[in-house]
Amino acid sequence: MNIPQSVIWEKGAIQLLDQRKLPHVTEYVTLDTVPAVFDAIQSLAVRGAPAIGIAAAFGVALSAMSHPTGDIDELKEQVLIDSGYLSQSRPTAVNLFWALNRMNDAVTRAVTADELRESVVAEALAIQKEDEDVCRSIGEHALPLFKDGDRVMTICNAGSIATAKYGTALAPFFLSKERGLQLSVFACETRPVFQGARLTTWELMQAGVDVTLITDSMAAHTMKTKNITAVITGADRVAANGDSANKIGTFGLAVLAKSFGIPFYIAAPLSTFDLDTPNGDAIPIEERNPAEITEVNGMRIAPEGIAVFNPAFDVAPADLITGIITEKGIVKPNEQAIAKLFA
Ligand SMILES: CSC[C@H]1O[C@H](OP(=O)(O)O)[C@H](O)[C@@H]1O
Repeated sequence: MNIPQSVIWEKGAIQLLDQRKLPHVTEYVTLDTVPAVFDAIQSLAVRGAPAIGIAAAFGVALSAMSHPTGDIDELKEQVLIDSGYLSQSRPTAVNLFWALNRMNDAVTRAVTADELRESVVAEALAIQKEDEDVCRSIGEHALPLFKDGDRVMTICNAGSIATAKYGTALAPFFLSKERGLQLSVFACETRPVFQGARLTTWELMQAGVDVTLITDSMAAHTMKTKNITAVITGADRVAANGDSANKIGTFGLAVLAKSFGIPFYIAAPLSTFDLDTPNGDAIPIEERNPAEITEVNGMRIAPEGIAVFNPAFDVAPADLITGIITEKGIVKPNEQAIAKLFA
């Protein structure tokens, strides 16, 4: 089974699958500078909370290799400045800050310049390998939620290319093929940049998973007429009380799932939880370029001068979430249960 990876560390540089060009062009580009990593994250060449964190982590490794000084204090200062720059690339996915904090700790612990350069590469590779193991574990915990013939809706792309490998929300579907379980996925196209239409369909079709594409506006009618048995999505930040930020449109699916009496699951690694964010109202919601809405493939579809509101995320409140699937198991979306994950 072909399960693609979007971020590969090779010969001291990042080989990045440019997700903006999928599904028609499968192109890996080489990133070997911090600004190139920043631009790749901000432009969604690399996207998906864990993948953003992994790319930024390798960005810190590139920083350490780009400053030739042998003075450890000077090198630490320069690399931490670059890390701070990378932290400004996107505001919502907490994995970016979680990964950079881990990298900053590795920088701070280093005693010599050579040790710093070695340790940041090792730490970034460790973050990537851990995420791959975590995502497979999320898939293992998610799979028993589904039975043969189930029809599951998802939005955006929380697949292998949004993580180190396997994905979060899509992980059970990849594993279902290995286990002979027949699941059908209904993928919302995910306006405005079509992560569902371009990426989720591409990943699942390559893996031989049954997938049907719908527009976001078809979600309610599809739940009503296609016997959807569950909804599963990824997350970009889970607040301490279980409120979960994810791609715009997720909140609406949670409301619809409640209305239709079907379970709504969030799949997220512990690296996506942020105990310092008390609830969903405190999660920063990225607003992106209006052109993402007024243009499709560079062709303008809305009148010049139209006002645009383009929030990239919304928040599913904890009371609409059936369970949050993590590498440690499925947790109820409440403060006590979440706190136990980190105890
Ligand atoms: C496995 S995290 C995937 C998560 O990230 C996506 O956002 P974006 O495409 O803007 O990076 C989306 O919210 C997915 O659910």
